Amino acid sequence: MVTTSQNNTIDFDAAKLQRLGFASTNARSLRPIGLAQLRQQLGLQLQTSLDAERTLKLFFTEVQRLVALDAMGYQHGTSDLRLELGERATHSATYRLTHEGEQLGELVFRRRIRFSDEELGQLESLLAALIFPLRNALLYRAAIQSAMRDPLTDTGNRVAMDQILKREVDLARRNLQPLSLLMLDLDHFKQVNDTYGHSAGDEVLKAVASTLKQLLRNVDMVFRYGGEEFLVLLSGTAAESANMVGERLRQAVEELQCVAQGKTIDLSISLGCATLLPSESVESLLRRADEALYAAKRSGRNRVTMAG
Ligand SMILES: Nc1nc2c(ncn2[C@@H]2O[C@H](COP(=O)(O)OP(=O)(O)OP(=O)(O)O)[C@@H](O)[C@H]2O)c(=O)[nH]1
Repeated sequence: MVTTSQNNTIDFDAAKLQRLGFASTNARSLRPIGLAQLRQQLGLQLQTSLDAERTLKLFFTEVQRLVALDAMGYQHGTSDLRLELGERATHSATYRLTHEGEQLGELVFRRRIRFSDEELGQLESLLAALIFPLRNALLYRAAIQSAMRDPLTDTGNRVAMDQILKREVDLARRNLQPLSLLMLDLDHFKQVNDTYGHSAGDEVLKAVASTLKQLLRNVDMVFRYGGEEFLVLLSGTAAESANMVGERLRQAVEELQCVAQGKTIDLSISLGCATLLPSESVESLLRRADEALYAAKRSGRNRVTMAG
């Protein structure tokens, strides 16, 4: 057996679902149904989305037409996916889902009252209808994730940066929360390449990225958007704290011990820090961070400069 959850999706539209005989979940509510019929329906229905989270939510709702549940949990380490639906309860039945040796996660059904053997048999039978849709959704999620990563430094790439930055700016505006950016660039990196070679340069980039990720709370917010240029997105962070974070990153890179050809490479970064202004566009925010970075370079490098 295998388990999985969440993320990006290609969803069939509502009209297609109607044609397949699935009205909205609310409309159908939890009309009781027999095992064979539910399995058949689940088989069709779960294929309508490549979003693992959505697939699991649908599964949780539909299963309850046959077996009462209070909650369902799911986690899949490889794709960093974790989902808790319903309210936690004392009794549980846990299934590790696998298909031909492939780990598809762990799924837990929870309930206030104990599951009978018959119910467990029914749940197991229904899980069989989940495996393939879940596997497809996990593969899709992995493909999307890898298309958004920079393979050298394992940070977000430019595509991810553009998407996430837009989302975070929208969220910050809606929730009236501060948001800051640190745009940073390695100092005299050309010299590192010229002196030690391109592959030593690559190792330096990896080491710097790893240092940034270690020091930041949310590693998903580090992006490599150019050769030796990174962007750190600090949600919920106002200018003063962002400045402090920038300073910490600067110091950490300065203290990095990268050795090539028996010599420690002198490393430093320059940073530009900008905090979102009311009704400011993403482009303007990026431009101000870039200008601050440029000012940091001009005034001697190895420093954090705040945007005007
Ligand atoms: N090793 C390696 N080098 C890269 C990569 N991408 C860009 N570079 C190098 O990064 C260097 C950037 O050089 P410049 O733009 O002149 O900047 P700099 O030498 O860091 O100087 P300042 O930014 O002004 O401090 C160039 O030598 C590029 O070849 C990469 O993926 N790997």
